[in-house]
Amino acid sequence: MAKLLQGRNVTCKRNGNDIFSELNFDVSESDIIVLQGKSGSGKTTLLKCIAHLNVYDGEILYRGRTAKSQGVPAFRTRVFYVPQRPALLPGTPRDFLGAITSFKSRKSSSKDAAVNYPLEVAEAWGIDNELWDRSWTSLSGGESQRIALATAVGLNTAEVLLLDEPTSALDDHSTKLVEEFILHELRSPESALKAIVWITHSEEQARRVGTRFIRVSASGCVEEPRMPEP
Ligand SMILES: Nc1ncnc2c1ncn2[C@@H]1O[C@H](COP(=O)(O)OP(=O)(O)OP(=O)(O)O)[C@@H](O)[C@H]1O
Repeated sequence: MAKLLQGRNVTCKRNGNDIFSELNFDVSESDIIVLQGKSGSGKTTLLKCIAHLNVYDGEILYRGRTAKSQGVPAFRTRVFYVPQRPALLPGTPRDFLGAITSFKSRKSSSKDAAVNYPLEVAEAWGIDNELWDRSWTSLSGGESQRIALATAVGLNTAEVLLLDEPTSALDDHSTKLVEEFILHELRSPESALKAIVWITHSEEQARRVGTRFIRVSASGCVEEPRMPEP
């Protein structure tokens, strides 16, 4: 399978101390890589480095090229980070969607389709259209998580989704709906989506969705064998 992401000697510091150092990893087509590691080990930091939202040393390549060489906004539509707490975003979900599609629309003739599909995906997950016009801060954790995910999936621009505990605020039923939809998208030839890096603290979810398992710690990242059934 083609390599989508390659990380080489990736080191991230905060206040002079390494959060992690010299991480090496690859992400290939069809991978769903579950990132594991104890709380504070740097999983979110690593996703943000991959999305070019954090400064780091070393090299992260998408299809063999750096984010800067592809243009960071274009890179971020292809390697799309979905935060754990979208409530920290300004404005409304519709503002967020508009901002992303205004970039996409320069490349695509079909802005309406780009805007409508995320709404349809969200509706399938129980999100009424009127919620798109409320401020992020007024939405529940589960509503904002589903809207942010539906945007990422429904725009259909991302080849790699970087999901930061994407269902941590959802009940079991909504979690299964979201998981099944995302796995279906990954397998669908019509979808742009080719791989996912997924942070979860749930071993059950890791088993359901993961194809590869990487444990992050201060000293590096280690690929682990498939998780045994309980
Ligand atoms: N902006 C920041 N300034 C200072 N320290 C930070 C900042 N962001 C993250 N850190 C620190 O970096 C370390 C890694 O944080 P990160 O959020 O990446 O961990 P995590 O593995 O995702 O944790 P969790 O499983 O609890 O979500 C933590 O010690 C955290 O306090």
